[in-house]
Amino acid sequence: MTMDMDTAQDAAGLPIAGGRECWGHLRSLLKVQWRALAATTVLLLLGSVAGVLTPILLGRIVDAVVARSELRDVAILAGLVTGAGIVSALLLLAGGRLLVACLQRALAELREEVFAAALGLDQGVVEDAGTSDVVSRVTGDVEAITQSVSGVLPRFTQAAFVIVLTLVGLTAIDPWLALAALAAVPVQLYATVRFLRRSRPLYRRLRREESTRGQAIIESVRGADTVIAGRAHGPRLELISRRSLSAVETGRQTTSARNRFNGGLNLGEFLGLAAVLAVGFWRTGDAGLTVGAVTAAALFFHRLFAPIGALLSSIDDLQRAAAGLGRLVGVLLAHPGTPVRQEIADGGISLRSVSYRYRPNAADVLGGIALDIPAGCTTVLVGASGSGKSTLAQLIAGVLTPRSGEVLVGGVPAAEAWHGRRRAVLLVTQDTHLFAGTLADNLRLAAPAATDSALWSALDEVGAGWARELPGGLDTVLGHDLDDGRIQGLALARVLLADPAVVVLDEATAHSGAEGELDAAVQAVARGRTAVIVAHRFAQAEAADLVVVLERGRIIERGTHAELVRQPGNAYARLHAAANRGAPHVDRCLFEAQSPA
Ligand SMILES: Nc1ncnc2c1ncn2[C@@H]1O[C@H](COP(=O)(O)OP(=O)(O)OP(=O)(O)O)[C@@H](O)[C@H]1O
Repeated sequence: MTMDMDTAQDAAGLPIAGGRECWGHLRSLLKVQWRALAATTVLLLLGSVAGVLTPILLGRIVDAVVARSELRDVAILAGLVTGAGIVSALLLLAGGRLLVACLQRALAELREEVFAAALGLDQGVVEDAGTSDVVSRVTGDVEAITQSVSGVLPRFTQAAFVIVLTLVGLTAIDPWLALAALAAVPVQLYATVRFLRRSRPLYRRLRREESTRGQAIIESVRGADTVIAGRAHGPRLELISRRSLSAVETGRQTTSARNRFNGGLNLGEFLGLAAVLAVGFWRTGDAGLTVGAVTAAALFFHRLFAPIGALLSSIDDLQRAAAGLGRLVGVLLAHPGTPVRQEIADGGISLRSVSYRYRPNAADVLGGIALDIPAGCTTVLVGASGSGKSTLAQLIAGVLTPRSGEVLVGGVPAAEAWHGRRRAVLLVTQDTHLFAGTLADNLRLAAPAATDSALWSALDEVGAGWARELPGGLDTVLGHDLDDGRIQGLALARVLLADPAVVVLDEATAHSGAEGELDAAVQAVARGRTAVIVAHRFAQAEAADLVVVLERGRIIERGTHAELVRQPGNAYARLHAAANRGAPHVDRCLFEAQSPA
């Protein structure tokens, strides 16, 4: 398999594993199946040997006919040809099937590893790479490898066996004929090397362009509201069409390279067969080779056509699969490894000199954050839009990894914090997903073993009275007519069922409609655990143990609501005073409030 790709990093993407890393990974996946692989080798070898007998026996038939032997002898030879053909086909089939099974098992394991790694990637890494890069790796690249594994690779291996044994057979008949057959080699070699040199960067470029085109489409769909509001259809369509056109152009160049390659292979075959026939004509006269032997040699050469063609044209698919494999193993390289799980001491949170930026060369969106939240406390984060509340919430949840400093939960890094058999921190955002299935399915995501009564009591605690009115109760299949506020209610009920030591709510009640509708639910969720809440309303801040005010990525004030409003000069107190005066933009939506003047 051609895997001598350079270890590389896509223009702005996840790493691409080099040949050595890919081989190393493949070897470790295949090593466990060495018995099956050994059996495959034996079957393919025996199948190829049986196959080599066919031209030899056909040559004998020609000699028997030339020598006017008895019909019975010819019939026996014909019977043997048929037998050898059948045995060869069966053995090659069995060997091929066994090989496919081994490879598919290895691929299934690789796929699982890659999916797990992709899910465990730091969100910052995914952002840097572009969501589409990750998606195209776990879809398009997996697809390319799957196709190779079930079709091309077994064909390639069978062809390699047949070619080697046919060449041995050809040399055994007459080395001059074998030499003549080699006339095909320079032409085919030239065509292959030229193709490999051209196609490798083309394939890589194609995958990258397909991925950036996908990214443009995903972003346009995700940001459809903004596109519509900003009347940006034209530029978005123009971007998508530009990227599509460059992917199509690269696809066209790839196809034309492949066509030239196939032409080179055909020319080589023609030259080789012509040389074998010419040398055969010469050797039947002088060297006493029989017509049957030359016929066998010509058939041997002819037999090479299909496997050589299969082998060389498989290189095309194998290249694509190798490029895909490099990108898949690259996901494993991007993943810091199997996440470490450390049991937390308690639900206390401690941030030390934490800074974060979304892209390596961008400015810090959070800097110098030092914060201690004792276990069991409810803390609200407030600040103007863009001040860094969500980023801080995600750092505490371990979804983002700080660029510097540390975020500890219960004394261990947030991403590694476990409480019993679960993650210690659970993050709920406003983008809560409703999973296809019943109400019970949606709740048991958090606690698969929860009883029906546990589900009902979680629903009651978050005030989801509407659930009691559902016609099918817990077995009601939820549809997309469920409003966002109810979906958020379900997310809060899931927190109660999962019972984490720490809960982080990032605008988790943003869709709750009437003011304060889910406040009681939030209080229920925060009770008995450490809670960090990106606050919407002063009511939430008033009920909290600690209020942390952020401005442009820094903590500017902290204290209880009562303490903060007592200091008239500070930002929080001014905001509160404005709310009490009934300023329209304050209080109703604290988290959206403009930076305090
Ligand atoms: N995925 C991202 N990629 C790049 N920059 C980001 C990303 N998410 C947030 N930012 C930037 O980081 C800064 C802090 O954003 P963050 O969402 O944490 O603020 P916030 O206080 O939660 O704002 P809001 O209340 O509007 O959600 C902002 O300047 C924002 O533009």
